[in-house]
Amino acid sequence: MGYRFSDLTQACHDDWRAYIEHDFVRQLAAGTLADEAFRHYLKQDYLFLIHFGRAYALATYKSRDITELRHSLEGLKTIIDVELGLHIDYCREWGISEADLAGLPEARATMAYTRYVLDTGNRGDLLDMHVALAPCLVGYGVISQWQAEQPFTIRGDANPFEKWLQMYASDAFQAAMRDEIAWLDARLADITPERFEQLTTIFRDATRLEIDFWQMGLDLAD
Ligand SMILES: Cc1ncc(C[n+]2csc(CCO)c2C)c(N)n1
Repeated sequence: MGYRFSDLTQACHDDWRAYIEHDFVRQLAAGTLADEAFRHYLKQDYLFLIHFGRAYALATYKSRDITELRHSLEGLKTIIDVELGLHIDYCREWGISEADLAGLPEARATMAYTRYVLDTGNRGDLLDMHVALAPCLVGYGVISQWQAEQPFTIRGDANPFEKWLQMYASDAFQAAMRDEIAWLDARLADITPERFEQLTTIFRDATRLEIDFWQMGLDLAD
């Protein structure tokens, strides 16, 4: 008893490191990622964000009190009203039009990951759902911190992916990540070892699906 978020990453240590330190992440930081790989990732990430919005809608539905309801609704509104718009603008900077995005075929890695999260939420409760979303919400913040420590990382105009790096290094994003860890820590504090095992499986599955998402970008996989 008395678990916390870091127990989840420790329980899946190898998968977690493979996600955080993936070649895609390294090449973004070094500025060496192929433009086509980044464009493929951006396009699929648009579809990912749409399903991510649905996941927040499901979390809203699964909320048990007004505090949870407000929290989930806030996330839903941010993703739909703010983040999707920012993503569309960013895609345009990379030569991807809204029409391109509208007609996009969904890659299998996108389908697998997003539907896994939604199924986990449908089957389980709000904690299952947050654990399924943690590799996304917390992982990108940890990735940003890891990139900042690597000698090969290039920041500023010399890196074509500077804007992407900036987004996840920002104080606002890092603070949102800390809030999510605090939310999880509070709820993991009083679960049983059996429940922790269940949640570890969900966290590991979602982490492996994030690895596949990076790999899909590198391989231009459909
Ligand atoms: C495959 C994939 N995984 C995680 C993220 C990061 N992300 C997406 S929505 C969101 C929360 C609101 O900022 C975060 C951190 C991504 N973009 N694509």
